[in-house]
Amino acid sequence: MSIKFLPPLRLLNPSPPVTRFPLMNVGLSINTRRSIPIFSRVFPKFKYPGYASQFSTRSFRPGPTGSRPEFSRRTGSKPERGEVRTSKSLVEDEAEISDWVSDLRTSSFRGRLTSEDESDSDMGRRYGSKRGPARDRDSGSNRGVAREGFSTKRRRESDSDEFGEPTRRRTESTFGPPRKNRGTMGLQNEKSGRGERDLWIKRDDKGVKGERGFIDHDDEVDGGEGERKGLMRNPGGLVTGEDSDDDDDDDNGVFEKNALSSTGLKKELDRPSLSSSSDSFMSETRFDQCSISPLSLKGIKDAGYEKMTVVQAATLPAIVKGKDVLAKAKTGTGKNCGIFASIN
Ligand SMILES: Nc1ncnc2c1ncn2[C@@H]1O[C@H](COP(=O)(O)OP(=O)(O)OP(=O)(O)O)[C@@H](O)[C@H]1O
Repeated sequence: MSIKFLPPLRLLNPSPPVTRFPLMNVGLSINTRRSIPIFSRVFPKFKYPGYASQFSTRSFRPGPTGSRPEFSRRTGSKPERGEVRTSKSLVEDEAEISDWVSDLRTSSFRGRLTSEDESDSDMGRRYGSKRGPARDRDSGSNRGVAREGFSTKRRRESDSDEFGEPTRRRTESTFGPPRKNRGTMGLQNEKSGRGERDLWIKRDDKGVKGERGFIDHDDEVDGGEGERKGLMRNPGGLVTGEDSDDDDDDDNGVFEKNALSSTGLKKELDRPSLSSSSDSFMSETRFDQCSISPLSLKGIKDAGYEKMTVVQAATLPAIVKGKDVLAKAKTGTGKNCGIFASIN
């Protein structure tokens, strides 16, 4: 059972099975007669006219013996009729087409990878001699060199991506240039006499690992400093300073004043027993100064509380007297405990 291949597929196949027939080696084939017009039909507007004209003007006529056909070209110096020219087998034709297709692929692939700053003359130097109609027939040997050059170029590009200049540029644009006094690392560099810039480049030359180490350390230093500053500003763990919502503080004060004045307890708010420190939410008022039941006082002492918080000191006396109180204070300042402490 014979297997039939489509003609275009056979064209692109570098080693078609028909080449096994010994008759093909002398160039006699019916397929040759068919494949050339098909090629012209498949590529009617051929990008490289040299090839199209080469194939379209090529005629196939029998040789002097009638049994050995040969190719001749109408262009160029015309051979005398009946002269035996160099015969070209189907194998060579197909090899040439296959080379051309692979060249096309290589060129298009390279076109995507090539950077824009590469000049056209460079392109011409690499590929110009192979694209024109006067392409050398034995350019197969040169093609290997061209491919070698292409792969070398790609390798160089990838190398530069990993360790070269573009990496440094990309890194700087991503993370920004090193800032002065950015962290402990920067200070150490200045002490040691080397610029921060030198350290950056040196670490970058080591690769991505060193670069990350620098960034991580820097970020860690920044975060650590921020945390330390926050703790120093607010030893009690309360949200204060820049991070605090000052509006909340003001609201609390106004609300408490209004609430206390409406209940006739404004004196409680103006007591000097309130803590002088604005950072602390503890007051100077002790629980036993308030008329709380002995049982509640015992429980409060057992819990380890001795002094009231500000909101407790402002509200407990009114609560104990049976007044309705509405208070607003920050979370964790003892509102719940104040309510329970007032229960007799
Ligand atoms: N007078 C006090 N002395 C010492 N610690 C207190 C005092 N009052 C409350 N605490 C402690 O403060 C913490 C917060 O108390 P509490 O839960 O009552 O605050 P809160 O303002 O009700 O909080 P939230 O708004 O989240 O409900 C608790 O751990 C509590 O033990």
